[in-house]
Amino acid sequence: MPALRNAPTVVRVTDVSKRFVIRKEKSLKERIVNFGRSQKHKDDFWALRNVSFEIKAGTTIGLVGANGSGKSTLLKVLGGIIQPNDGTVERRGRLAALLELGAGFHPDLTGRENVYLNSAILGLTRKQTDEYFQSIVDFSEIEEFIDTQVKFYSSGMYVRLAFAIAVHVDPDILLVDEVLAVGDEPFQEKCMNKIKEFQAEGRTIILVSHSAGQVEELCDRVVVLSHGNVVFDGGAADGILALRESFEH
Ligand SMILES: Nc1ncnc2c1ncn2[C@@H]1O[C@H](COP(=O)(O)OP(=O)(O)OP(=O)(O)O)[C@@H](O)[C@H]1O
Repeated sequence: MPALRNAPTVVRVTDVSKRFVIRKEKSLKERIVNFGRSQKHKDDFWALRNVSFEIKAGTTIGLVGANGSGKSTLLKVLGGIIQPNDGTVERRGRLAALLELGAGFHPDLTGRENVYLNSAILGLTRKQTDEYFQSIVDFSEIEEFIDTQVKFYSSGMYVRLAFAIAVHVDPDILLVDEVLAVGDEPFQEKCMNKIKEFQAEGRTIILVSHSAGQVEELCDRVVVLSHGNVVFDGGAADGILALRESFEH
C-alpha cells in the first residue's frame, strides 16, 4: 500500500556520511624491509557519502545495490546501531530492526532470555512480554529449543526467533536486512505474509534485498546505492533497472 501523499515523514536522513578506518596488512616482503618501523597502515573508507532521503509513514522502501555498496551500513545508521560521522537521522515511532544474523542476541543467553532482553530494549515491559511470549514462540516454531543458548542455534533458528520478536513488539518502523533469505521456504512465506499484513496496517518497512522479484512485489519505492552514494530514488520497476545499471560502475 503506497503511503498517502500527506502522510507524516517518519524517517529523515540528511547528508549522512559514514567512514570506516580499514587496516591493511602488509606483505611479508614489506614487513621485512620495514622491520622495526611502524607496521600501521590504515586507510579511510567512506561507506556512505552525503546520503539524504525522507520516508513517509506507510511506505515500503527497498534498499538495493551491489555487494559493499553500503546498504547494511545505512540500515545500521537508520537503526541507531552505529553513528554517522556527518549528517543526521531523525525518526518518529517505535523501531524494530532485523539486522545481520545474531545482531541483538546475546550468545550465552537462551532463546527465552533473549526474547525478554530484546523486548526490554525495544521498550516493552515484562508484563507485556509475558503476554506476547507464547505468540512469539509459536510464530518462530522453535519451542523445542527456546531454553537452549542461542549460540547453538542454526542460522535459520536465529532468524526465526529474531523475526518473531521484531513483529511482535508493535513497531511503527521495521528494518529488515537480507536475513529473510536464510529461512526455509515455508518460513520465508510466513515472513512475506507478515510483511504484507504490516503494509496493510500502514506500518513503514525498510528492506534490504538482493531479490529483484521480492523488491518488485513488496516495495513502493526503491533507493539504489552505489559506492555509498544514492544513485536512484523512485519507483520499484525503474529502481531495478537502475540497480542493474549500477553494477556496471
Ligand atoms: N565495521 C566495518 N569496518 C570497516 N569497513 C566496514 C565495516 N562495515 C562495513 N564496512 C565496509 O563498508 C562497505 C559497505 O558495507 P555494507 O555491509 O554496508 O555493504 P552492503 O551493501 O550491505 O553489502 P552486501 O550486499 O555484501 O551485504 C564495505 O566495503 C565494507 O567492507
